[in-house]
Amino acid sequence: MASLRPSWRCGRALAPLTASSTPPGTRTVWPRSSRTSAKAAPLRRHASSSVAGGPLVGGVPVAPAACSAPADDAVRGYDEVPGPTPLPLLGNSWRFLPVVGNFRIQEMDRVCLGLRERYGDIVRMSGLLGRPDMVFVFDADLIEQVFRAEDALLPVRPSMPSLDAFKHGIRKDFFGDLAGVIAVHGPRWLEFRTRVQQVMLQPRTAKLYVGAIQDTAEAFVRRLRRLRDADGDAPADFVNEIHRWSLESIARVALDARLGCLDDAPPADTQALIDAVNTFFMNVGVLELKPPVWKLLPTPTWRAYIRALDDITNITSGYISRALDALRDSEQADGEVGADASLLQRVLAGHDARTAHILAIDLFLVGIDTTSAALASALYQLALHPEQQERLHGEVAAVLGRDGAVTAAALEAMPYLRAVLKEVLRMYPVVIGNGRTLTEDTVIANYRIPKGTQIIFQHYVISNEERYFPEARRFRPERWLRAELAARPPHPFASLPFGFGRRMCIGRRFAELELHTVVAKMVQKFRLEYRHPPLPYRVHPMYMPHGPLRITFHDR
Ligand code: HEM
Repeated sequence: MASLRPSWRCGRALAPLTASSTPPGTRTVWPRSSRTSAKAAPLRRHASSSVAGGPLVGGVPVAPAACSAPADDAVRGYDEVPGPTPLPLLGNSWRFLPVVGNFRIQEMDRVCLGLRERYGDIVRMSGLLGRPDMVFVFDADLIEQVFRAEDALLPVRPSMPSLDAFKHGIRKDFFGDLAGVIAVHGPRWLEFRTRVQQVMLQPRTAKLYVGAIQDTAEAFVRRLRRLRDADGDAPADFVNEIHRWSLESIARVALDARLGCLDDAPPADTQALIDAVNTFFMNVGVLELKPPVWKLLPTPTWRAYIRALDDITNITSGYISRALDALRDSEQADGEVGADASLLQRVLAGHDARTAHILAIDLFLVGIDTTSAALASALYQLALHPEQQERLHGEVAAVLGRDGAVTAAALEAMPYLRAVLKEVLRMYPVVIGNGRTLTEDTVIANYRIPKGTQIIFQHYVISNEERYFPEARRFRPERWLRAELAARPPHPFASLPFGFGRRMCIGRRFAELELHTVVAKMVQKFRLEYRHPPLPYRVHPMYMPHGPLRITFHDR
């Protein structure tokens, strides 16, 4: 007899899972969390390719139905997933065209809110010329199921075909088989990630950089003092300055180098690197988000993008060689590195210069604009919310004093600082939607979704919904403090700014260290105010305030 279990979040029925609907050879895997295991249906793997009376599919993870699933047993076909209807020949791509289309890539936040409103928790976006179909998921239970199902697989994140073409086509002579973690999948991704992840994710590795990151934050404060106008307003291109801070910070981590990005006259190769990184970011959004014309002919955008990637590769190579020479000269050249060895030294000692170089390139490509967007957003939100800013200043002043430096112990003593960043990334996750490409046919929300489809987890929409966060549109860092968390723990999959699972952000500890340190320094030294018309948020492709970020910085 089938038993319908209520979903713990929305109270609607989950797909029934009973002995009678379980085919021979089915393995049942319970989600790890005890909260989930008590409430949600198990994930199932099937030896056969077709199953009567229950979720099917050959050797695939089956994510059980959640809120939007029909309350009956039947698995529905892919065509039945609700979503905008594609036109013959033009598919749904026309919706993204200027004038006739109503979907603006920069406004994907609003587009996704509209799709969720109209179609529900799962939405199919098919007929995208030159791209695979996408299925948008707007439910935290479902996201949890899909993420947990990938435990036994090698997760494929749909990302950056243009970078894929650079690494595996144009410069395959340099990247070879082990091309890093970005735009790399399967066993090669796993091998590279295994090489670097332990050292990247160890808390003690990040702690080694507190001094360097604090120096960089102070240099940023000094530069801002020089750049702001007589009223204290930051320059209109303040976001570029934030990029420089971010590049300087990541170079300390990835290259053990002080580039001088925040100096008034940076050295020539630093300026070349700044230019290359800017060119990369200016063009990557166009290549990734607009119809991929570059696959047919080398457009000017494509050529500029490749030149920028070549420059980044060549300039960083010089730093890696210098670091390798320094390591060889040091007493640690026998491969044994001391407890205070840097990330780069550990990777160089444990592997080879190529691994270290490719890792550094990956960290540059994804560690700069993400962190910049998060800082732009955090400073803007603090400027808009004086009450929360004052509370944060109180905490910072109590722990650091007027001029004290940020230390690892100080960071641990500032829970409100961490809460502010969490709240910023909840309301404005810089990656508004992250995803996975299905490597097998999979049943999600009782729909059979074919292999190759991109499942996009709609983090921005979900983390701004009342069902997951009461008063969701209010900026309330308090919700992340221990007392509130204990009284009302949020759904663990409702705010995932750094992703989840085996492919989650490998730079998270560094990103948090950089952001906590620089925000603490800013609030220690300045009172932030925003006196101009409000800025909308846009997808650039990071989600961040759009327009001149003219925050006023008053000395404290
Ligand atoms: C606020 C800042 C940042 C945010 C919000 C962020 C967010 C993310 C997200 C959502 C992913 C995908 C995770 C998944 O698929 O489950 C990711 C992957 C990644 N991030 Fe970050 N990130 C940030 C900063 C950084 C920094 C500073 C670095 C480098 C030091 C970095 C390095 C990476 C790498 C290498 C990956 C790919 C991991 C893999 O595919 O194995 N990120 N990040």
